[in-house]
Amino acid sequence: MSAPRTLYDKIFDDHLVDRQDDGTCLLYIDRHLVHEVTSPQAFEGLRMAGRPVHAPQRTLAVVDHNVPTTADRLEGIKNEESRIQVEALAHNAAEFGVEYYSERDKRQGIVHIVGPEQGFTLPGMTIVCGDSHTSTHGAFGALAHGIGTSEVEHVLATQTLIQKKAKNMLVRVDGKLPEGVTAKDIILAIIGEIGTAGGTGHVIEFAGEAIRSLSMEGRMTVCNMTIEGGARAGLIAPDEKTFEYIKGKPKAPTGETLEQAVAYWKTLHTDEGAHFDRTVVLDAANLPPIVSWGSSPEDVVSIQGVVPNPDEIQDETKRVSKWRALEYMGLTPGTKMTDIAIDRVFIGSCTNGRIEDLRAAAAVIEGKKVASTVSAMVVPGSGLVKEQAEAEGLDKIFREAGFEWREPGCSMCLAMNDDRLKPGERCASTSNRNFEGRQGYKGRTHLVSPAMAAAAAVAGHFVDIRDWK
Ligand SMILES: CC(C)[C@H](C(=O)O)[C@@H](O)C(=O)O
Ligand code: SF4
Repeated sequence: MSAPRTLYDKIFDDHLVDRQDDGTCLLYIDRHLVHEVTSPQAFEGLRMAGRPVHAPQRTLAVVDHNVPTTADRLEGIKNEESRIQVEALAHNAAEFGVEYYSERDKRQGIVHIVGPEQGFTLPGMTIVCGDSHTSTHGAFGALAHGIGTSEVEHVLATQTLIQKKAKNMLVRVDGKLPEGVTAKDIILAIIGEIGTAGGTGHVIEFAGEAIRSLSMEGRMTVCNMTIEGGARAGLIAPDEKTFEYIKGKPKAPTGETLEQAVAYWKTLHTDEGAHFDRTVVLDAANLPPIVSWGSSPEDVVSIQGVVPNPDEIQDETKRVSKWRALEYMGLTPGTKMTDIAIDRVFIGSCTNGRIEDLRAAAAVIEGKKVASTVSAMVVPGSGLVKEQAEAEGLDKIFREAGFEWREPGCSMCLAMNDDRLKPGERCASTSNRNFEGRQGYKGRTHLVSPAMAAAAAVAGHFVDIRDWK
C-alpha cells in the first residue's frame, strides 16, 4: 500500500511532469486566469519570441483592477493609464486567441469570482493567475497559486510552472460558528493566531466542522485570505456542496463526463494518517466578530475588544512597527472598537463581493439609512453577481439606505481606479488588505465581514453585529 497522502500531495503528484534531484519540479497547469495588471509584459515576451499561447482554451482573460465602477465606463475609460492597460489586454487576448471578458460583458468581474462562476475552476486542478489571491480557488479543492509576471509568460508559453513542493499545514476549525460570526471572521482569527508569516513555505488545508458547514462562498472567503497568512495556497476538500455549486455552470462538465469527474473528485481528500508538518486547531464556538485595528491583516481584535497597547509586546522591532501602525491609523491604545467612528464603507472585493455577501449586508440595512457622516458603496464582484442581486431587489435595499450601487471590479480594494479614500479617511472594508495606502494615500482600512461593514455604515461606528436589531 502506498503511504497516506494529503490532498495537496495528491494534486501535486497528479500534475508532476518532472522532478530534478534538487527538488525543483515542473507542474502541468490546467487553468490560467489573466488580468490586465500582470499580463502586458508576459504577452509582449511571447510576441518578441514569436511564440503562441500554448493552450488558449485553458486560459481566460478578464479586466478587473483598473476598470472604473461607474456606469459611464461604457462611454470609454477616461483615465488614460487605466484605458491603456484595459485596451492592452483586449488586444493581447484577440491576438493570441484567448477568451476575454471586457467591461461590456456581463460575465466580467474580479478574476477570482469569475473563474468559479463560469465553472472554469474545478476540483483537483492546478490553477494559476498573476495575482496573489488566486488562493481563492482552493475552496474547490484545486491547487491554486498566485504567480509573478515572468511566470505568467512561462505558463502562457508552456502550460507548466516551475515549483518546489511546499510543506503541509492543517488548520482545523472545530465546532459550530455562533450567530453573526462568518467565514471572514474565521480567516481573520486564523491570521491573528498564526501571523502573516505563519503559513510561509506551506500549503494550508482547512478542515473541521466549521469549514465543512460553510457555503462555497464562505469557503472562498477563507481560502482567499490564506495568502495573507503567508501560505503558498489554501485548500478545502471538495464535497457534495462543491459538486452542487459546479453543476450547471457554463464551463462545467455535463452528463457522463460530469459523473466521471465527480467520481474522481470524491478521491480528493487527505488520507487517514497523512502527515502534516504543522497543525493549528481553533474552536469556532469561541469566535467573535473580528475587526482589524492596524496596517497588517494580523492586527485583529474582537469587536468587544479595545485597541491593543504595543508596549506590551516584548520584541522591539515588532513593538515599534505596531506603534507605527497605530499612529498611521490615528488610534490610541485602550479605545473600545465600538467607539471608533468611520467615514466610508466598502462592500466588495474577491474576499466578500459574492452574492451571499451582498445578501448578508442587505439583510442588516434593510429599512435603515446610512449615517449622515458616512459614505458607503457596494461593488458587486461580477456582472453576474450584480444581475442576481438586482433580481433579488438587493440593489434597491442598498440604494434606499443611501449606498452607491456600482459596476463590478476590484475598485476600492486597492484603489487603482477612482474609488479611493482621501487622506485620513477611515473605512470599514470587506476586502483583504489593510496595508498603508492600500485604499488611497493615507487612507485607514479596517477589515470586517459584510454584515459588520453594513452595520457600521448605519451606526457611523463599529458595532457588534450580534447586538443588531
Ligand atoms: C495587482 C495584483 C498583482 C495584486 C495581487 O497580486 O494580489 C492585487 O490583486 C492585490 O490584491 O494586491
Ligand atoms: S479584489 Fe482586491 S484582492 Fe482581489 S484581485 Fe482585486 S485587488 Fe486583488
